[in-house]
Amino acid sequence: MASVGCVSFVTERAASIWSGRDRRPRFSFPVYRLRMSPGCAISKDSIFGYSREDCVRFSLCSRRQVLGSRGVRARGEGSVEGEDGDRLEDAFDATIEKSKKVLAMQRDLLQQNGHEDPKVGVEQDFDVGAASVSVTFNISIAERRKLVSSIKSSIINPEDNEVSYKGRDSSFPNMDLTSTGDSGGDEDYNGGILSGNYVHSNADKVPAALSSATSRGFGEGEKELGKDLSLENPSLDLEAPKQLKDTSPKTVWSDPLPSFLSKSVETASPKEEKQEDFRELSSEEVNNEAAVSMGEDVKPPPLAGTNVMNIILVAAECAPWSKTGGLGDVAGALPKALARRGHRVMVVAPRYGNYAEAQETGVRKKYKVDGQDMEVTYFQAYIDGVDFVFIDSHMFRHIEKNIYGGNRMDILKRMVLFCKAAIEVPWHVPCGGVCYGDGNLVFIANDWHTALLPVYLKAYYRDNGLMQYTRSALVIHNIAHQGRGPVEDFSYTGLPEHYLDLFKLYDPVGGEHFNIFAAGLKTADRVVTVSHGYAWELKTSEGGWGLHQIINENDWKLRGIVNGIDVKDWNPELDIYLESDGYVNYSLETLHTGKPQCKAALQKELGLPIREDVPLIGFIGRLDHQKGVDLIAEAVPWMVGQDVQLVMLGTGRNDLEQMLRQFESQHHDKIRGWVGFSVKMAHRITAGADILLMPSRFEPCGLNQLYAMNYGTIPVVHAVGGLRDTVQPFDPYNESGLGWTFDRAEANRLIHALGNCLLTYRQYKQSWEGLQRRGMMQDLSWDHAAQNYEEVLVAAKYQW
Ligand SMILES: Nc1ncnc2c1ncn2[C@@H]1O[C@H](COP(=O)(O)OP(=O)(O)O[C@H]2O[C@H](CO)[C@@H](O)[C@H](O)[C@H]2O)[C@@H](O)[C@H]1O
Repeated sequence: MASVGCVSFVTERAASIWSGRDRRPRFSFPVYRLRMSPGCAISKDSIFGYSREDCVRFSLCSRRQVLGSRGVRARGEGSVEGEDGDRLEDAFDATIEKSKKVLAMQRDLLQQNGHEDPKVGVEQDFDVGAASVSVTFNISIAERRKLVSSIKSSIINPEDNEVSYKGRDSSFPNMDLTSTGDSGGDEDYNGGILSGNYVHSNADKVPAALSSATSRGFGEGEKELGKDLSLENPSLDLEAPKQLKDTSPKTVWSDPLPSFLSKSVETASPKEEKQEDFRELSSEEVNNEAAVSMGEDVKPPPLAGTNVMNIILVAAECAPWSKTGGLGDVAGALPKALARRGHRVMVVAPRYGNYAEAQETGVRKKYKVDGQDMEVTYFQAYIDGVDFVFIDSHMFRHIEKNIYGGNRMDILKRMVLFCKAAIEVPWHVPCGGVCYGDGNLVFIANDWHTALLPVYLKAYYRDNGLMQYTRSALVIHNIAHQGRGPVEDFSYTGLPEHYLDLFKLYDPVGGEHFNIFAAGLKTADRVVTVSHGYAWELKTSEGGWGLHQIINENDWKLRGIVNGIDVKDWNPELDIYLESDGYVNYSLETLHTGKPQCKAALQKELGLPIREDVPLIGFIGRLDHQKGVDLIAEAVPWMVGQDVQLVMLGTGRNDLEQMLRQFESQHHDKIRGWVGFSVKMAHRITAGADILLMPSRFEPCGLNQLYAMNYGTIPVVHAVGGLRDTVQPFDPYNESGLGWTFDRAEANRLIHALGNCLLTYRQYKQSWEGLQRRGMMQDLSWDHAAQNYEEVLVAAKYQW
């Protein structure tokens, strides 16, 4: 009888396949490793409470995820459900039967070799794609070879794949969404679909985390996998020793364990743990393995752990290429933070102009919009760990200055095309040579412009058995814009009639109408908005702008996550717009000298009197009702009676633009109204001003107050939405807080708050500096928000 409880090492980690000149991750997945020490070999009964059959079954399942997709790719076919699913199940069962026979043979061998007093301890890694099971057999080398080859042949039986996937009809249902590509990318999406289905059909047998292992298209990926395993990269399995080498005996065991194993590990006796720990770290064998695995491709485990997934953020604008406001900033920065957590991340945006960084991929597709075939091409760039894919069409070209311009129909058609083309990017557009595929994939759609994406995901794909493992989250940056129109607009979506109800909304003012945001909110798997305060406001009749009822009904899937900021772009220490014209980079340490220098440079650039003692007040933003510019206008007569300077930067409503110009001409010694969209001036005002005004009537999050605080500029804000969440009011008694807030969007409240702020600026220098420092010392980066997004995406992933 073989001894039980001979576990030497169990770990869970995530791995990435790295390859290519750019050393980028082609795909990521969790890896499990079970190792059994010599002497105890394989128990007759169980490994960690799991039968040996189960262990091999885990391996086989994972293996099949890879093999299955290879089989599919070879045929350009895909399987969805029903008959093919049954065949696949049959094939799987046959494989399990075979493995049982192998196990029986192995049991015989073990008995023959007198394993109670082993002479030979041979370790065998069952390296099976995402899972690696390492087992020590106390048998002769020849017998072992026979055994291993027998097991391997049972796993890699091409016939199984044949049985599983042959005779499959085209996986693409007959939809109006025609895709007539010429890139040869079709195999990739088939692979992705199949892999997902296979995982699902065995979900009760495969540990949940393992089931997320194959998360990509398998076209070139399969080749990459082979290449990486055998030549260029250390194998998946060989990554583990790197961890071992870097890890103290204690930390080996503090590694997070796969949930399905933790119970069993707890039952292992401390003595055994200690003994096996020591063995792991001291053995020559491990050192050798570690040496092999110390290649440059070995990366530390991702922060996301086993939650690593493929994430595609889809937005109508993305900074720095296109930006009209905060959405562009978020689309440019959040994905990088998600990528830093170890996810494979892509941003999809329209290609409004010629972007130097992005290369044409050669992929062409056609999608129907209003009955016409529209051709799109895809451009791609890989920057800061993120794939940026730009969709090119004559509909998007050269409107970067007017992204949301044109009549209602024009905008609607653009967004229909954009969403249709974006949703298939993971099938067709290889990034670093490998498509993302549709397994383990979550889309993040943003605002009404891309709220059609969750709807298409449901209507075109999931309701037709496609993209079964793809999920979507919809982020509300601003509920005031909803993509509304008459009910007839529904025809432009190209959706079957029975989806119309998703879009229909009754409004006391407009009556029954077509509402894209409404449909997106209903169909998305999760809904996020950009602050806690706004999440609450959205559920009220005042804050929900007619969608509050739908939001209340879907409260269970709504979460508020406060935006972060790009701490590379918006950092006074690194800001490229502070490198010239008398401006200077500064930090917390050089605040005393750097900020006054920026203020002087700003005053000079604006042609205002250069005075250090005068408080310089700034405003940056869209000139519209939301931003409360009219409240500032009401307060201007009071302001000009003070010894202050005011600079306002913005574009928007004609009357408000005109008002800015008028203020400047009337109070030329004190006020500047800069009408236009200038990122450079936005940075310079943020650095040079002492105070930033944000009297927004509503503000889902607001980024300018976050930028301001990071630059030691004090915000004065209407306590609403994200402004209330992020600007803690100054408390002079406790010397705490970050700025001034007022609780109603009224000019006199603004004046009151600003008056207190000016008083502190003039008379309480120390308090002022305290406010500046506290603001600058906050961690405003995206990292925390990205972790919260990850939680939301994981919840979406496991939702059925
Ligand atoms: N004239 C100009 N020139 C140069 N730059 C200008 C500019 N006008 C505005 N900007 C820039 O545009 C961005 C505006 O972002 P905000 O978050 O303040 O508001 P916005 O309403 O666009 O975003 C919406 O989405 C974001 C992101 O979720 C939410 O924070 C916000 O509350 C919500 O209304 C900032 O980067 C700002 O500097």
